[in-house]
Amino acid sequence: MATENKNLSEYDKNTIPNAKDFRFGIVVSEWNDTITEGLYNGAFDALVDCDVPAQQIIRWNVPGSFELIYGAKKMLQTQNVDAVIVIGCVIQGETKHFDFVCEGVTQGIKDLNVQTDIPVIFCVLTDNNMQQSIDRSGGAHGNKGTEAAIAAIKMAYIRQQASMSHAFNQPLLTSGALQIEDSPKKIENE
Ligand SMILES: Nc1c(NC[C@H](O)[C@H](O)[C@H](O)CO)[nH]c(=O)[nH]c1=O
Ligand SMILES: CC(=O)[C@@H](O)COP(=O)(O)O
Repeated sequence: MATENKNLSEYDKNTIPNAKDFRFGIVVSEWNDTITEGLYNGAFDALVDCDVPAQQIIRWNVPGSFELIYGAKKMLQTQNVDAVIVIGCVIQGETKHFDFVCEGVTQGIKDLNVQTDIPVIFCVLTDNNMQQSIDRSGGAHGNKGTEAAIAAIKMAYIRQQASMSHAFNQPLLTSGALQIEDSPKKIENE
């Protein structure tokens, strides 16, 4: 299993693009809120650690993970953000509802990434039990919120670089490892 006996949440700030001018939205599900609060704290702390001012981080709450789709859509439509992180925790119950919620959220967030220009980062735990969720929200296997924050910074940077390449008709970022150049000036939003 990918995470078993590993903490995947450690990161090297030297490999993270300059994020001080980026703005981030975070939509948080209230279901299993002890877990989602831990994920949010991991994400918020990582963004601030990467020099994102706290006032450039916008938080909205939604009732459950299924509502993350609509919440992220409205965040994208109304807020000036460079990336959105959606945070949820879905835990298997007695019925197949788990399957439908997980699949629905996954497809909905995928659709937002296809249909809009702002990256939406998927930080939704889909666990068999509470212990697995505890382990992944600041426990034995790290914090998926931290990982999501780093992904959000990297995707916001790729979007920024792509918009500059588009503007100046230059080749996009080469494939492979993200190349951290000099801190680029943030393109003022159109
Ligand atoms: N069982 C969990 C849910 N279920 C609620 C749905 O997400 C949704 O709010 C409801 O179906 C109304 O649309 N949500 C979670 O985030 N986690 C769960 O374990
Ligand atoms: C993912 C869910 O909606 C689930 O936790 C609800 O539990 P149950 O399947 O027992 O109704």
